[in-house]
Amino acid sequence: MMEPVLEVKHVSASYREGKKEQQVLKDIDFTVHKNEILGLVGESGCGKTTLSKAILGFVKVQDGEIIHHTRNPQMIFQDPYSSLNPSKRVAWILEEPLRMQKIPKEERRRKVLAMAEKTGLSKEHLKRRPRELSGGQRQRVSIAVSLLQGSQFIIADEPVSALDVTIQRQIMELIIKLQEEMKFSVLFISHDLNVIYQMCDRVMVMRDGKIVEEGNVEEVFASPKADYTKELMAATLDVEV
Ligand SMILES: Nc1ncnc2c1ncn2[C@@H]1O[C@H](COP(=O)(O)OP(=O)(O)OP(=O)(O)O)[C@@H](O)[C@H]1O
Repeated sequence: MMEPVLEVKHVSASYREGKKEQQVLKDIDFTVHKNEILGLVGESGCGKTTLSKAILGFVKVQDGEIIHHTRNPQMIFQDPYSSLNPSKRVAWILEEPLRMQKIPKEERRRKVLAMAEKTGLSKEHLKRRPRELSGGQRQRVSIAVSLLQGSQFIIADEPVSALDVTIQRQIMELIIKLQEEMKFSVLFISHDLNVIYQMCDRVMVMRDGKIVEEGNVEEVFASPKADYTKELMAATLDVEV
């Protein structure tokens, strides 16, 4: 039996601007299981970020239900800069979730050093402030913060989109390595089918607020069923040629 970490049941949500209402999520229904990376792919504006905000309770669900089976799910953003305290050094930022958990100082230090090592941050990086790091290093910090929160479920919203190709590869490999070691679950959001293919076990394809296709990554890529998935794949191939 596959254990669920998150159940999204027939969820709809809208934005209202004055009298105008735009339905952005339409009957979204899926489960994230323990120890999997589930991809969510779709073009800009299809509702991916709105879905992640709804999951974390920042956007109100109109219909349906969202059930969390883990405590404190975390989110990793495209630009981690906004989520990291700019005035603090990395060591302080990494210790903060442990301080909140009332973990004593010595143990905090030990855990931070161990997590820094796991995520590829040096002692030198720990002394810096976020602005003194590269984009890839900042992304390592935000991954480390999420894991120090003890989170078993992470939403990664375009975590590698702002990085250049080499760094993108390194961060993807880091997430895969940590996931294999620590067995947490990830909802991995991207507009890039290549990234989804390399990262994910299963994939959902989203268009205009609806999931139009869902399945094992290998199967969906080998024989896409929805016309829209075929279009997305053709567009990706065009770019590659
Ligand atoms: N706060 C808001 N108020 C009103 N409309 C919004 C708001 N946020 C997003 N929208 C609209 O909702 C739709 C979905 O946006 P969303 O950001 O979820 O898409 P996305 O798939 O994450 O796109 P991207 O990949 O560009 O981030 C878009 O049409 C957008 O204009």
